[in-house]
Amino acid sequence: MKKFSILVAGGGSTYTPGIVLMLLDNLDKFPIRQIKFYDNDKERQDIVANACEILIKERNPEIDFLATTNPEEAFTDVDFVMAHIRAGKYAMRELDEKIPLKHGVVGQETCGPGGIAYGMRSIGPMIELIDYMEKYSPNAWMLNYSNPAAIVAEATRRLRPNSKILNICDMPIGIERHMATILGLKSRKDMTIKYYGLNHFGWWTSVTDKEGKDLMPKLKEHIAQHGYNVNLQMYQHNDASWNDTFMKAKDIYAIDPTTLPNTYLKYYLYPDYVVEHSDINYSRANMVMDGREKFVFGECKKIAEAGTSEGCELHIDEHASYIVDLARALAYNTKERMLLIVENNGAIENFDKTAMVEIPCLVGCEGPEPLTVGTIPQFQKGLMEQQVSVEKLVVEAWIEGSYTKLWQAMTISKTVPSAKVAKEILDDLIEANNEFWPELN
Ligand SMILES: NC(=O)c1ccc[n+]([C@@H]2O[C@H](COP(=O)([O-])OP(=O)(O)OC[C@H]3O[C@@H](n4cnc5c(N)ncnc54)[C@H](O)[C@@H]3O)[C@@H](O)[C@H]2O)c1
Ligand SMILES: O=P(O)(O)OC[C@H]1O[C@H](O[C@H]2[C@H](O)[C@@H](O)[C@@H](O)O[C@@H]2CO)[C@H](O)[C@@H](O)[C@@H]1O
Ligand SMILES: [Mn+2]
Repeated sequence: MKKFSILVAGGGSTYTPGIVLMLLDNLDKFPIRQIKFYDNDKERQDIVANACEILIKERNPEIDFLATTNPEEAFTDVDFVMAHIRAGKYAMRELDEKIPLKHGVVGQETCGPGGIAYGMRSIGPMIELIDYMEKYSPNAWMLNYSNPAAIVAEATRRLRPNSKILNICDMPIGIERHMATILGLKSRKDMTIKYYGLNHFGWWTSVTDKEGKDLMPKLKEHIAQHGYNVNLQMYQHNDASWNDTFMKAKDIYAIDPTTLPNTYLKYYLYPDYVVEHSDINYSRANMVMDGREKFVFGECKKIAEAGTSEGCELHIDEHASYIVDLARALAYNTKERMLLIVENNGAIENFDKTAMVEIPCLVGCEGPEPLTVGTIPQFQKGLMEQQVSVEKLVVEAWIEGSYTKLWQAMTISKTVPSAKVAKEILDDLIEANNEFWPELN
């Protein structure tokens, strides 16, 4: 059986140790001969790499390991690039959140002005990663979950239309785990779902069991009262901010009780609520730096100092096994049904053919085959047309260096009240992103 060579791009990510442990736990399904890390911040990556080298040696000494900041070393002899970079790191995420909030607007990592700013920073680095992969390992696939995935996907569609990149998000997977718990099922894989939308902007239209029994009524009953809140022991989701997000799904559901919503819609449908419940002095970036980053990096340092992972509290990110499912589908032509961000191309009949939409696909060795969605209702169509215009205008602004297009993108965002406020936020973001954005004229 062929053993694969994996490159983790963004080796210094807080998600890296959990993903490495997950890969090591799935070697029977997905054999690996080499794991490499690539990052453009050596110091940050080394913290994670020094620990992961020990984790790998302890669990499977036959797997070669290398951490590097050299693109040629990193991208040569690779089958899959698992990409989770954060252009500008948490320091810039904090500004993405706090600058809009200063103007009374939603400050969020991937939604509204913050997502636009992050998108403008991410396009160049993501294209660079694709180019390295195509130069040094032209047969490899990139499995990308770097955000903002919607803008990254549109940018790669425009700038590298033939590249072997698949964009995927774990939010629907996370929500489906909650659904399975609500339904008393062992696994989200016991359900068959229909879903459509844009990334961080979509709806479930059907959830059935494997015999085809409709599970929507039971889910609706729960969600109408508790949103997606359940008693679920998940490492990532035991903080107050996530609980609030899952609870708010109750109000998102209320406006269209025919579907079940993605939690991210709260930023677009209840921006006033979100702003009222935000703290400009302590945003989500601060929580993540004080929480996940401190914990993961602290554990990594302990492992490196002790030379052993004994007693370490890092855990397998079982949830991330969707990445193995995707790699396996490509490697072994499994035709697994997965939600991916792909070009619409008629799958949603009454929607822009060129839009990057999040829909079910069958994944095999030639890539994804999107499944037909059909026509969507006016409510969803209207919202999606507005949001997809934001995403397309951001990419056009980046390509053309156009201030006007970026101002238009900001103005169209449902989270922004007027062109005046859009301009004020934009001007502040331009100053803050001086080091990362192309010059705009
Ligand atoms: N698609 C999804 O559903 C999903 C889920 C979780 C996280 N994410 C994304 O994963 C990414 C990582 O998240 P995190 O919180 O662990 O961030 P992080 O800041 O801890 O890690 C990101 C790493 O990327 C590196 N990096 C930045 N620019 C780079 C470049 N040009 N080349 C190489 N490396 C670069 C940084 O130095 C850092 O080590 C983010 O984009 C986040 O939004 C996506
Ligand atoms: O605020 P953060 O950095 O904690 O999370 C932002 C990310 O949120 C989603 O990912 C969730 C995922 O849905 C969940 O199941 C679990 O793995 O935690 C992740 C975050 O910790 C979202 O899909 C990502 O795109 C965001 O980056
Ligand atoms: Mn996501």
